[in-house]
Amino acid sequence: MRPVIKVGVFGALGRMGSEVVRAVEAAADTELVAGIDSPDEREKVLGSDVVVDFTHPDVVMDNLRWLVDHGIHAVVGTSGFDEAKLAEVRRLLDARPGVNVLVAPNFGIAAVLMMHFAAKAAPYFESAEVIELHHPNKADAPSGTAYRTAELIGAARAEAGLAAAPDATTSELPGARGAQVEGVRVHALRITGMIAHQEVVFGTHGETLTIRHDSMNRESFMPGVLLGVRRVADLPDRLTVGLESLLGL
Ligand SMILES: NC(=O)c1ccc[n+]([C@@H]2O[C@H](COP(=O)([O-])OP(=O)(O)OC[C@H]3O[C@@H](n4cnc5c(N)ncnc54)[C@H](O)[C@@H]3O)[C@@H](O)[C@H]2O)c1
Ligand SMILES: O=C(O)C1=N[C@H](C(=O)O)CCC1
Repeated sequence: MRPVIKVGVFGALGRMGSEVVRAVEAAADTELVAGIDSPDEREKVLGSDVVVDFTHPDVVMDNLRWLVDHGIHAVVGTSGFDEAKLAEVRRLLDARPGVNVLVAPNFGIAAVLMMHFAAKAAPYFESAEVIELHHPNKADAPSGTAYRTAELIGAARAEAGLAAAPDATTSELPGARGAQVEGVRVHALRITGMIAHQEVVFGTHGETLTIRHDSMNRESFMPGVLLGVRRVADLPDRLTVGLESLLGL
């Protein structure tokens, strides 16, 4: 039998962190060392095998630096990871052998499938745009999931040699056509009553395809978070981005 995994939680009083605390306490193979909600309390998670971070894009790098320095594996759900931030994580890990980091833009299994299917569909359509819809308390836009989806679609389009998506717009109220990520338009909606949702809309001549994902509650992210907690120490790469490889995709 595998030993119980000792887990710390950063952001423990937040919407996601509080759900993670519940999930870690409920699982038979994990044990909560401490849940903290301020960097001043970090020492409380010493002794953890893994720390789960759901905090804020502005503080997550500082948290990661501390975790890597202290030899603790990290499972990161906090959004805002572009290539520059990921490169910084790789540099941190190079200096500290034996620590692994998993950064997942979305821990929802269905959300991971949505991103995977979107990347598969991308080469077959002239047009592709992403619409993400979230609760209005979200700090960042576009969502990490939308950013990652657009990156995947952009890469698949480039590999397939597709030209830029057709768009005759010459007069535009700033923002009306969304932000561009790797040449893919991304639109962010903030709507009371919603949690986390995304549509990827593809179009070609005479046919469109819409792939939609909905997280109806924050419990939906927990199977993915626990999968990350269970696997992070044994992942083949020091930095893993996304749950795809853990799901065999
Ligand atoms: N990857 C995913 O599946 C997924 C799912 C939902 C949310 N998120 C992301 O997770 C992050 C948190 O979302 P949320 O809705 O829970 O936010 P939230 O504001 O409800 O919670 C964040 C908590 O972190 C605390 N905090 C801030 N700085 C801290 C620090 N340095 N150390 C410890 N705690 C600190 C805050 O006090 C707050 O309680 C966001 O970036 C969000 O986009 C990711
Ligand atoms: O509620 C949030 O905030 C979410 N953030 C992640 C993102 O930015 O993609 C995942 C979905 C929920």
